[in-house]
Amino acid sequence: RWFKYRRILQLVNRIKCDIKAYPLLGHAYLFIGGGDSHMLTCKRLGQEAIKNGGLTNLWLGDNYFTVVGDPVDFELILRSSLEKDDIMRFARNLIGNGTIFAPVSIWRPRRKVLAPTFSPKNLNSFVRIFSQQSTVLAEQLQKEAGRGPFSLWKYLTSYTMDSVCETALGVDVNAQKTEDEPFLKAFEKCSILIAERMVQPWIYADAVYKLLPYHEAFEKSKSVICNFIDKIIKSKRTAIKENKDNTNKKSDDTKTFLELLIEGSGGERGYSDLELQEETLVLAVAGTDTSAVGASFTVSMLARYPAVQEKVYKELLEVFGDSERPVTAEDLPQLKYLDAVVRETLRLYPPVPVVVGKIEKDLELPSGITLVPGCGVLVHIWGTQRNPRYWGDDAEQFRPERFLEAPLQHPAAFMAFSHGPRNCLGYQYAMMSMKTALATLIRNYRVSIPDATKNGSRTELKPIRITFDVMMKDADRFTVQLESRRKKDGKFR
Ligand code: HEM
Repeated sequence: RWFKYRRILQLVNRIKCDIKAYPLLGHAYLFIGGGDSHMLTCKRLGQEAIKNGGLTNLWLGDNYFTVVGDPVDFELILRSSLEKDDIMRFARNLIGNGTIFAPVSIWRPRRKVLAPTFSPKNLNSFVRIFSQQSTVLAEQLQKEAGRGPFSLWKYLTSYTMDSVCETALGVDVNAQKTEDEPFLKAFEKCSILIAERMVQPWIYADAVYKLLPYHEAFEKSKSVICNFIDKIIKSKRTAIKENKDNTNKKSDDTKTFLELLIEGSGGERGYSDLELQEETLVLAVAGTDTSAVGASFTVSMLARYPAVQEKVYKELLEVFGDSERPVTAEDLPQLKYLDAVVRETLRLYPPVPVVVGKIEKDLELPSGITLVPGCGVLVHIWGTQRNPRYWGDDAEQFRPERFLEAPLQHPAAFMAFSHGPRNCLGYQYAMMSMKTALATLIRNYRVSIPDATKNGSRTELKPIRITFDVMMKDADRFTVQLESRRKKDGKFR
């Protein structure tokens, strides 16, 4: 152990970091103060890595991480080091051995079962659900149109929760129409508690954590989530057994992730109820807030850049005319500019700004630095996607056209969905869900930001204040204002 630690210290000495670390605390003091401090520290680490050629150091107590901000390095790292760092055990307290944070020996067979459920055929069949839920979203937003500033966040997080629950479990939890939906609330609570624990090494030990009120709050919320999913799994199993499962079967034979997982893992002799619970929880954890954050930031950007919004609207008119028909799977590939807008937003505001891994055997990077077993790696998605080396001098500018003009400078330069064998399985699902919701929203409403002040012909924009709990979010909860695009006779303006 001492030998291992000595090698880590040798590595630390080879990597530059001008951010002060204190004995026992390391850099953990920088995270005190909640989401805003998490994000400031996250940005600072990204800038420090870029300044130092792509690498810097991070200590959380005596846990060491190499921070990586260059795609050349992390392509290599994400290809060869598949294990998650121990810090992810706090997320495993909720989702057990579910695919996303499981040890490699469990992750490998689970990914094999989960990956085929995201086939193009299944994804295309889900668009009908995204479309129905987007219509509910547009209806719900009617009460905000023309009424001044409001937070978009609760609308989009309820949209993604309804969509994920319906595609994963076959139930409409109706979060969009229910105030304080208990599943959604419990879910949010658990996520925040997990994120807080990760950056506070003084509450890592279970013996300490159990004495704190957070533990009870976590367990309470966890049981709300697990009981809810468990009930659905049991009734689905019974229905399959009795072969009278017509209730959740959609007219066009859409199969839910739960049904696909039962089938794909071997039916009766396949996954246990616990395994099914873990895998469906993964979909909720990985798929709800991520897409809601991505879609909300995209709406914020459309509000801030009216010319981009009008270009998106023009594209929508080309595809839909002024009809009110719902979005279909065939429409989505035609929305190329909207696609570029979403990608450009995810480049500047990746919902998951960092991912964490663990080095298991010596790994020499092109710079000659060798990462050593036992060290954690913090792959800095935020920093990488703003690295001028790969995005040019206008890396900080919002310019969707860059995704239509030229191929990426490096295949991993855009990595909002991570990269390599453990990348996001829901990449296409998320793009389709977000594009369906955004297309529906922009067809119906013109969106603007409340505090834009006109300075001659220029609109002055207040910078977005970012916070980071489990996801990266707008600290002002995506405040925008809407104006209906329809005239009184129902026709579009
Ligand atoms: C904008 C939306 C999304 C973003 C930005 C995103 C991003 C990511 C990232 C960065 C990872 C890697 C996490 C890590 O290694 O710690 C990941 C993994 C994953 N995501 Fe997504 N995700 C999104 C939406 C979704 C959706 C909608 C689903 C499913 C419905 C999903 C399912 C998964 C799964 C299953 C994994 C684990 C893959 C594995 O470990 O093999 N994601 N996602």
